[in-house]
Amino acid sequence: MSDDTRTTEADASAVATQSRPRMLDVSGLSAWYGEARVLTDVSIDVAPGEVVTLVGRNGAGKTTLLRSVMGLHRQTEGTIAFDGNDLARRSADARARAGIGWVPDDRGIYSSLTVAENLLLPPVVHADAWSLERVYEFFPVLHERRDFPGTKLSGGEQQMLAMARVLRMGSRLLLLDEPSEGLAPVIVSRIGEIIREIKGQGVGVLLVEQNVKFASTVADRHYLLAQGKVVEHLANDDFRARERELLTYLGM
Ligand SMILES: Nc1ncnc2c1ncn2[C@@H]1O[C@H](COP(=O)(O)OP(=O)(O)OP(=O)(O)O)[C@@H](O)[C@H]1O
Repeated sequence: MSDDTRTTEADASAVATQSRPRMLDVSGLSAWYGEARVLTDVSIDVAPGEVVTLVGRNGAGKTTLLRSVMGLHRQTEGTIAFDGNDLARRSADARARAGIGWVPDDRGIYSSLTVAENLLLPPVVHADAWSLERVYEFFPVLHERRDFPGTKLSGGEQQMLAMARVLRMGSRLLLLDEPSEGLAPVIVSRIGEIIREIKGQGVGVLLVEQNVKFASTVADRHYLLAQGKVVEHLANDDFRARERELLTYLGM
């Protein structure tokens, strides 16, 4: 795909944006590491109960975008609105209290603590917090493993615990960094089911995903990033129709 082709296709396949109710609305976001600009004028949005992916080659800027939304990367310009309030200059803590939840790629589980302790340690930061009972009902395996230390959990169980933890804190938008990474196909498929179920609860999900096949099973829309810019915005049907081309583009 040349840049020109991409621009034309982006226009042709652009997803109508006017009518969507927006929970997250990022507009004109640029980001730097020192002098190096790694995001340029990025605009994306996520609605409640919607799953949106950021897809792109290594180094395209996906993780930096996710970290910028959470406030973990602060050398930015532009607007990061959540529920209509611009949080771009607010701390990560303030963004968590607003309802944004960070699920890192290493899952961030405290290995010496039990599942229940991992769930209970972070403070409830928002009125929409899930009760422990609701978490256990939604993730039965975490109930079964509630007294197990983090070290005894499989990768898939750790991923579930990481998602459950931010839901219990009260997050209404989950930022997931490569949830399928390092997991066996059967577990990836279970994580996909859970993401779809979370979406059914009205939670928004913005996920960084290298696994195009997995992304197409969970997402409503996709933003393709290249060199820090959004070069395509695709509805999932278009994304699926172009899966082979996208895999080639991503070098997979
Ligand atoms: N801490 C840092 N300091 C300087 N440059 C960085 C830092 N982190 C990332 N970068 C650079 O910023 C650019 C975007 O990186 P980022 O990790 O956001 O990309 P990515 O699309 O998530 O790729 P990957 O999947 O490889 O993590 C890359 O050129 C990367 O080298």
